[in-house]
Amino acid sequence: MSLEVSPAVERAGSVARGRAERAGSPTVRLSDWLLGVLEEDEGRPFELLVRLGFDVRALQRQLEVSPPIPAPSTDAIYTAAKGHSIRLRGEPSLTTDLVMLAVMMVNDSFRAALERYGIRVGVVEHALRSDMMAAPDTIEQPPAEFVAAEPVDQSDAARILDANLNRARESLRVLDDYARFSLNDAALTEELKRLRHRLADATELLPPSLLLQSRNTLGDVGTTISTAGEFQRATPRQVAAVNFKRLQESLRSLEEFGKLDDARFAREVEQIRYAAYTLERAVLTGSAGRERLAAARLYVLLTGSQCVNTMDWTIAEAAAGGASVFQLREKQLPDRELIALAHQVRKWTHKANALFIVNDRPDIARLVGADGVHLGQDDLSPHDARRILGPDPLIGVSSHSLAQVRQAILDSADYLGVGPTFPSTTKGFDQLAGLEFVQAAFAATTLPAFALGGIRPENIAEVVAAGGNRVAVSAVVAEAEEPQVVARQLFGALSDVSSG
Ligand SMILES: Cc1ncc(COP(=O)(O)OP(=O)(O)O)c(N)n1
Ligand SMILES: Cc1nc(C(=O)O)sc1CCOP(=O)(O)O
Ligand SMILES: [Mg+2]
Repeated sequence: MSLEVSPAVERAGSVARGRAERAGSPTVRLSDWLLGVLEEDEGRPFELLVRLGFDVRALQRQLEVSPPIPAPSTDAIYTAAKGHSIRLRGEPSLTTDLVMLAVMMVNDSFRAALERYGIRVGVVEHALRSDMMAAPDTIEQPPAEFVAAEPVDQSDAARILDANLNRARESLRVLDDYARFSLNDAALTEELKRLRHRLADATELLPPSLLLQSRNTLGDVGTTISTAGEFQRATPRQVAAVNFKRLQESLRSLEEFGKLDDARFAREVEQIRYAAYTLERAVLTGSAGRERLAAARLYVLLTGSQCVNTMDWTIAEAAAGGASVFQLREKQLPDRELIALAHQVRKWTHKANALFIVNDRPDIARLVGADGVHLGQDDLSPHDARRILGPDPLIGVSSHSLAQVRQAILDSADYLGVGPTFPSTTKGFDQLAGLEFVQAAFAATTLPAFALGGIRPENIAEVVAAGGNRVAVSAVVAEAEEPQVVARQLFGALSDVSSG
């Protein structure tokens, strides 16, 4: 059985599955589900628990370390949520707050644990019942928060909707121009187009006559008011930043005034606004990587045991040959040895005037003042790493498919690893993404991306022919008697390629 669910419910499910996967859990746990529905601070479940006076942050911390209790299948959770909906409101709808209730009630031990964490499930259930009592009848009926308290002047509300739809569309056009012409980025341009289409689809939910009748620009005093600041922008990025704010403000207004006309429109606009926040982060923070890695072409991954010479000499030589980013990739060292070595590499890379990235470990990166961290698909998420690192350090993300490229961009990665390109002696892979993926990934985005996996002076021309303009290597430099010579050959092959 497959049930149709809202985007918010879908997102909660995918957050839950992602959490389980990252934790290496064979099944999704009830805590994953609850953290999934509570992921968005402005979501209905989060707001409901806050409204009931529960400490949601404390609950989230407890859930992160709670004993694992396997969740039933996704369909079983949705069916239970629908059951609660029928029981509480007499019709089978599937919203995130009902999914939360289903998750809270499905297992006695889990419910008992929640009670110990201070969440009184009966109170949540009662609140959901009262919320819904205020909005009787069918799914078409908006719940209390979406019902206008008094009769309203429809033409006023419609004029507000019309003006804000225009503002939102205009902002999206400006942002589209920034992604297309300034960032030159196909993936971000595509995401913005998706948002434009979602807004257009949402607009269809409004009665067409409403907006047409109300268009009355001459009567809009706002068109003649401008501030000095409105005509001052220092950079294209600032233009984008201002337009993201304008987009979000107009979406917020659409959401609020949309509640007067159609609850489904208001809810969809709310989701579009969340998507706009995600894109804002991706578009604006991605530029840290674009700026700091603009000149970087050659990136070297270093493991002590792989270096035929000392690591400090290898760094100095490779840097003299053109390498400007070094990653400490130690998979076996005990933490105390790792951090001692990382402190050393920090000094050596400073001396070489190169960036220093720590593989896998944002905690170590932060403790030694590295320039960033590199994360694979099974490592901490970029979001969690950012919580450890703070706003400035770079976060690189490995990608092995276009879907992972897209997700990494939305997760605000500062740069990408793209591979494996060729068979590697450093790391074994079941599947080779190959040159085809390199070509697709470099065409999809202008975020700095480093092709890697078995790249050497003998095959780098193939990477360049596929559109690769940056590479990361390990064995070929670490095992070289003359790392400077090898680095120079690789760097030379890349230095004529445009930076993208
Ligand atoms: C620049 C760069 N790209 C990709 C990787 C691989 O990271 P990951 O998939 O996490 O694998 P490990 O290196 O951790 O084994 C990387 N390290 N650097
Ligand atoms: C660690 C690693 N990750 C890869 C990926 O494709 O994600 S390829 C790779 C190994 C890179 O080393 P070498 O240049 O010696 O093959
Ligand atoms: Mg890793």
